[in-house]
Amino acid sequence: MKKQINLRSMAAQAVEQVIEQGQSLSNILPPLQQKVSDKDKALLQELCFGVLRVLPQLDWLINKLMSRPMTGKQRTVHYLIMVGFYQLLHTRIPAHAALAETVEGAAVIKRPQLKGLINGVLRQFKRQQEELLAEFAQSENHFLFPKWLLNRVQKAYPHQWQHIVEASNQRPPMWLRVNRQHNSRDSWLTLLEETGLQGFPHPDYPDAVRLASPAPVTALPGFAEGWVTVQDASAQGCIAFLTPKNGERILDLCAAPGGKTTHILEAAPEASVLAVDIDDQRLSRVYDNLKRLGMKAQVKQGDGRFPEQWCGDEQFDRILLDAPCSATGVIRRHPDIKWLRRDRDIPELAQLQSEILDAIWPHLKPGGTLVYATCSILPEENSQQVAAFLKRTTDAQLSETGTPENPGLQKLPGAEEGDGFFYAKIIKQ
Ligand SMILES: C[S@@+](CC[C@H](N)C(=O)[O-])C[C@H]1O[C@@H](n2cnc3c(N)ncnc32)[C@H](O)[C@@H]1O
Repeated sequence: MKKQINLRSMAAQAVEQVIEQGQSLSNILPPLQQKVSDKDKALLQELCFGVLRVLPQLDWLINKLMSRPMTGKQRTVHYLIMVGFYQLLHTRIPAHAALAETVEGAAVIKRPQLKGLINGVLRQFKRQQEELLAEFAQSENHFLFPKWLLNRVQKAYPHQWQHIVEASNQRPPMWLRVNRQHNSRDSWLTLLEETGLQGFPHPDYPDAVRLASPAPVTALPGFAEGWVTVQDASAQGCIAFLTPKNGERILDLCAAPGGKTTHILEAAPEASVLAVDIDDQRLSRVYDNLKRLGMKAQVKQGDGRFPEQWCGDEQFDRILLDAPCSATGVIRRHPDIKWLRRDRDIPELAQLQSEILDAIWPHLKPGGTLVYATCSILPEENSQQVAAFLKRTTDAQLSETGTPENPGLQKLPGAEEGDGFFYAKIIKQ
């Protein structure tokens, strides 16, 4: 018998794995999407991302409308009800279809006895929707952020925190990077327009284009041929500071999946690039990206804290260190980050970043450039990290990006802008 597909129960199980088992949505979702049609892929993604984006609201509603929490083997139904609320509140799916499909989801996960309960809770919500939402708007959860992270963002940005939180809870724009080895950005934009899509150039980053609304990559002119790559505008800023040149030896450390490795090679096709990452599985995506773009780089698995193990005593002209970080600048792209990260991760990550910085510094040639980058918005990983490094490293000099007391350039997420990102450019004397 053919296995029944029900997108609502699939989404509920995926969200359950994120919340209860600490798994990342980017690992869980792709294999699930392989099981459904192209049209359903987008809806499955919308349900999973959406529920995680507004999770505290959905949790709050369940607590209001149910006398006992669902535990043990019934726990998936808790998430299924969330998927139901999400559709009624945040999508244009007609209420009758949302209800019917969600209730049917209970049968698919072998809890048919709970169909009546799900139906009852969702219908009660519909009846009391306005009062409930008004009450939620007054609750302390309405920022849709975990308390520890809200505290950190409020402390770091006393005047901007509300804007940051709002931007982080929005759907992100789709940014592309035009490979100017193939087309100028303007001529690619003309090709894009001919397909009926619209894009806007970034004012500062010469390769970056924002699509008026997200589109499948297959609709983009020359995607398979490597004319264009999906990459956030702020991530593209790294190469503006690294300024790679042909003939140079360049280390891209913490390189997977290779978004910046390929950008380096677009800017300097004759550079000799070594891309290193600790994670073998993620490294396989570096090979995929190089292949699609028809580029060559040396790729190695290695730990940034122990460079002698993978590059001996080699020194590089330029080093890009796109450090492992809290990813708090890209929450709008990865809403699961809000629920996967813990407060205690921040000092642990800061420690790892400083160990990698100290270990890699001797591998930069005198006169060479190191760009330290993160997709974090937290000062502990960014300005404070670099300030401490500059203080203890006598031959390191900050360039272009800030002052030694407040080093780096901090980008915050914005509706029509790039993600939250940090760069510091450091020259070796
Ligand atoms: C922000 S991501 C890199 C994104 C990549 N630069 C790009 O543009 O596509 C950080 C990477 O650091 C890697 N990483 C974490 N700890 C590491 C370590 N100790 N040494 C080397 N890489 C590490 C992770 O596997 C992850 O791929």
